[in-house]
Amino acid sequence: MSTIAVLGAGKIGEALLSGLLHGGRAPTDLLFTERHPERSVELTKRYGVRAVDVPTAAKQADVLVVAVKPQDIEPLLDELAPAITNDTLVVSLCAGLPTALYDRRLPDGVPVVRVMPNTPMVVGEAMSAISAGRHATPAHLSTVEELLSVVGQVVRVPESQQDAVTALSGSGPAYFFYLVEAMIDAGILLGLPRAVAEKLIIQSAVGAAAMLAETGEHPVTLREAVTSPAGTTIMAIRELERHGVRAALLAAIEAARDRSEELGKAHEE
Ligand SMILES: NC(=O)C1=CN([C@@H]2O[C@H](COP(=O)(O)OP(=O)(O)OC[C@H]3O[C@@H](n4cnc5c(N)ncnc54)[C@H](OP(=O)(O)O)[C@@H]3O)[C@@H](O)[C@H]2O)C=CC1
Ligand SMILES: O=C(O)[C@@H]1CCC=N1
Repeated sequence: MSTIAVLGAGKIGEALLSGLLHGGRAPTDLLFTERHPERSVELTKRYGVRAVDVPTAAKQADVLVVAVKPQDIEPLLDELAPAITNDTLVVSLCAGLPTALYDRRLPDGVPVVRVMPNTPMVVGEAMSAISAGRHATPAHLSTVEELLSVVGQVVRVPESQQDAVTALSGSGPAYFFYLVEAMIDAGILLGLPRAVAEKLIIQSAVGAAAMLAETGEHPVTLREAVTSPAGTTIMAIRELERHGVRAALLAAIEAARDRSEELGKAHEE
């Protein structure tokens, strides 16, 4: 079994560690690096996984998963470059960062796969999109696919689509949480106790997601089935349209795509 090291065990790095453990990986097959010793102690206590430094991770792991913020990539690459060999596969989870950045900064031939996952990884329901860098082979892509299929679903996309993917599914869970939060507030406005409003909305979200995933019906068909003539739902839909919610979503996701592109450009030569 290969050894996987997560470089930067923050929100997504921890989600990956916990998802892999949940999926049956042994703690001894996993390593992580962190900047703050107290965070390392906390994670080792929680998961039984060993904290190491970057050179040790590069030496001992077969797969290095880069999960630092894009703004923190340069010092990490400085540490990694002298320590890594072509036998190690680099998997970058960083929004916006192109595989070409790794190709420039790491020794020639190091294989890199760019991935955009999302946080439902913690419950085995991630959506991850993967793209091969210049030196990554089909076998490397299969390795990453196998690794991530333990924590959710995986699709292959051309790297040119990764900024759009980041805006859709990378950030996507946040949009749903935002919507749920606003709908719970609406319940409060209507005078429901918070606990009741939360239960009503969260189970409605779970049910709607299950229908989308399991019936194979188009979202429009599913919405139409809820929308009775001269009923309650159409009154709500009219308000959503009047307030431009559809246009707001298009603009929001376009802004997220632009930000992903910008994060990548910040590291251009
Ligand atoms: N959160 C999400 O939903 C998703 C995030 N991503 C991507 O994953 C990456 C991480 O995001 P996220 O988990 O949210 O961010 P976090 O800030 O939560 O995690 C990054 C962690 O890495 C640590 N770190 C920074 N530099 C180093 C270093 N040189 N060595 C070791 N550890 C280091 C940070 O420490 P410190 O606290 O000091 O900064 C932090 O704990 C980003 O590039 C993001 O684009 C991708 C998909 C989804
Ligand atoms: O907000 C971000 O930049 C990261 C990338 C996708 C989700 N979270």
